[in-house]
Amino acid sequence: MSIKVVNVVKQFGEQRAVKNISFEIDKGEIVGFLGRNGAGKSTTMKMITGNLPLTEGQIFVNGLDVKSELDSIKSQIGYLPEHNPLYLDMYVHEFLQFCGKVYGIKGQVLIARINEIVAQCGLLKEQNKLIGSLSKGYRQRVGLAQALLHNPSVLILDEPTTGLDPNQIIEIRELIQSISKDKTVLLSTHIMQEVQALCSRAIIIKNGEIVANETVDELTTEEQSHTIKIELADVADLSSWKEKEKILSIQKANKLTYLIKASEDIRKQIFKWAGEEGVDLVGISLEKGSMETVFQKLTKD
Ligand SMILES: Nc1ncnc2c1ncn2[C@@H]1O[C@H](COP(=O)(O)OP(=O)(O)OP(=O)(O)O)[C@@H](O)[C@H]1O
Repeated sequence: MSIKVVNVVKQFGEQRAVKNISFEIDKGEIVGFLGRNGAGKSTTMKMITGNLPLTEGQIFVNGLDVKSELDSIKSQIGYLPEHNPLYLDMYVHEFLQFCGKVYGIKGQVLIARINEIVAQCGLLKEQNKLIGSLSKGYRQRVGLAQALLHNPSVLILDEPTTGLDPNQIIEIRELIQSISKDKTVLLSTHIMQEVQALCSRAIIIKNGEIVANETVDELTTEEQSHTIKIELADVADLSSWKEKEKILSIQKANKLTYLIKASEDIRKQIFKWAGEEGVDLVGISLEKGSMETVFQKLTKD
């Protein structure tokens, strides 16, 4: 288990921002951390990285307790905080040297590592520029480079693509995908497509409580688990099927495709009815919902 969060609470004065949450993330997983503004994502991420003390509970990273073994943990975690705080008056190379020293990497080893990470993060042309002169997308690459410099096994990325243009979003997403191989990643985002593109699982937090912790497939299938798409080889009249048990509605998507809403998964019965009535079925599948709908449903007040 790379990350284990056990009954964690965070209290800010009167406000209980994180309320007794627990979850685990296995080695090699990329997990999306979702929730509306103020739900508690950044607070949880700060506690995992040891940047904020826990009020109650325990967090383990690679089996080490954040409360008592923070120094060892810091070398195993790469963290890209929200708003990516960078020294704008430093040059990219200079900043990465500074970060490397903080991690205790020095001399030729550090230079070799910076060269490697600069190439990996697509910063070759920008490495001698001032950070303040870089576009937002390139600043994000610098943020990722500092998070990766010490080759951590766990990455905590707080809204890594927020504020980027659509092309930059795709570039950063591809970069995350390529750097995440063999790493455990917890990534917060408000972009649902990102979760579908990058994450195997999503943890959804609402008002400091976990309301879902499932694979993206499970979440989206459940959402519309009773909408069945059928494709026919020939035109057929299915209007009488509206009267069949468990069918709620039938919608014609095009000449040969229908969407059947039912009170449960009735694919087996549909096969049977098609056989009995000579309807030539060439395709049948459960429709998936979108992560947007799932998110709205799970986080609305
Ligand atoms: N240092 C702090 N002092 C007091 N309250 C805080 C502090 N940090 C966060 N909070 C509060 O805790 C709650 C959760 O904040 P958090 O930043 O974790 O939300 P979030 O899910 O990351 O939101 P966003 O998507 O807007 O970044 C908010 O109500 C916030 O105001």
